[in-house]
Amino acid sequence: MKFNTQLIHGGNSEDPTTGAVSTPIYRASTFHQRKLGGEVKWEYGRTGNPTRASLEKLMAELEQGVAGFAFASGSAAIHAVFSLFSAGDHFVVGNDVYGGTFRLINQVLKRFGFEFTVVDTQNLAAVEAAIQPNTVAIYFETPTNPLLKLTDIKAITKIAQQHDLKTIIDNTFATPYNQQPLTLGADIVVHSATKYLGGHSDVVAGIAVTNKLELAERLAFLQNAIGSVLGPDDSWLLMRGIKTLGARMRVHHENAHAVADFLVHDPRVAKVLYPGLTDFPDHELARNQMRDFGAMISFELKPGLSAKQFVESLKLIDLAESLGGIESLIEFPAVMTHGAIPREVRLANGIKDELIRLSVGIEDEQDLIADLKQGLTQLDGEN
Ligand SMILES: Cc1ncc(COP(=O)(O)O)c(C=O)c1O
Ligand SMILES: N[C@@H](CCSC[C@H](N)C(=O)O)C(=O)O
Repeated sequence: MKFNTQLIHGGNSEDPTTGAVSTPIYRASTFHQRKLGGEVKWEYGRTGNPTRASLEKLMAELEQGVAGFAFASGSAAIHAVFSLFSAGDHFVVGNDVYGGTFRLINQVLKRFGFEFTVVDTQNLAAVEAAIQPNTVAIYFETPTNPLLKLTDIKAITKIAQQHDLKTIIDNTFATPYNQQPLTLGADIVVHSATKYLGGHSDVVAGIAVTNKLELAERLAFLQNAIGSVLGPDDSWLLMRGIKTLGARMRVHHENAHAVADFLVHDPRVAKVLYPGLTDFPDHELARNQMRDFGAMISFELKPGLSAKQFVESLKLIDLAESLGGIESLIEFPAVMTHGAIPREVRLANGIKDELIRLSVGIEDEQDLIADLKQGLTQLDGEN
């Protein structure tokens, strides 16, 4: 089955009990056990729920893994994945990860004895050099949030395999529509499903998928033991969103190409980061590794122009944290999504104070460009 068909007919596309073509929402915290100690498929809502299981099966198929796990948020999924490991284990982590992941690593996991070396995963020699005798995994995003940097997944998984390490990839920005890291050698994929998978800015959710049975068994145990599971209503919302992922991504991409092209040609814009631009440093890698270039664009205005005034002047595009929804959102990583990263670390990693990040939605591209244009025009005469 092709990916776009799988989005709609994958998982349990039909309810086995009633034949309903939309998976029902099983709002049940517990299930009747007919016999004491007998085999039961469903016992307790945290351990397993038929609606959540349907979503998990679908996500495993879409990422080409053996099992999927749905969590209460992307951060909960990432936390559960790190819980596979133990105090004293060392991780090589990409230097441009979501601010909340950076916070989880530095302010939570380190307190439990986990060790981290943060490197630019585009630099394969630096990744090799960071590996220590106690290294257990390499963790990164591609494309990254918010600088849209790409890492060569095959090259990293080759290094990981040579050193017997796991590769864990946050596939939130690409989605399985654009890339399936497990097919390129990764062991675990995580998602903030709050973003493109949900697609409508109405659900907070996380997903982890693995292609290794042994990891799947341990993740199932951890999901139940830690308990940060996704509820049945949100599982249903996510499945509903996923059905249109392909259709949405095609419009997201079309709009993003047009918006990036507009920004590149505006005299008030200093720099545009978008993997679809032919002069973007990772353009060739994006061409080879991804189906399309995604719909996230980061950019900087010319010195002297107020990025704050610009984002506040937009009328259609909302100033808000998050991305991947049908509506376009704009934000300042330094004070919003990546505010948890200390300023000196953030600047060293290339996230300037006035960097602007735009999540291009699926509105009419002419309206989006008109809004950006009116915001930029208001800056004329300001410097
Ligand atoms: C790339 C990435 N990974 C993980 C997360 C965490 O996801 P959530 O907000 O669903 O916890 C986010 C955003 O929050 C993100 O942008
Ligand atoms: N204030 C939140 C930050 C949410 S960021 C959401 C998303 N990952 C994005 O990049 O837009 C927090 O502190 O967790």
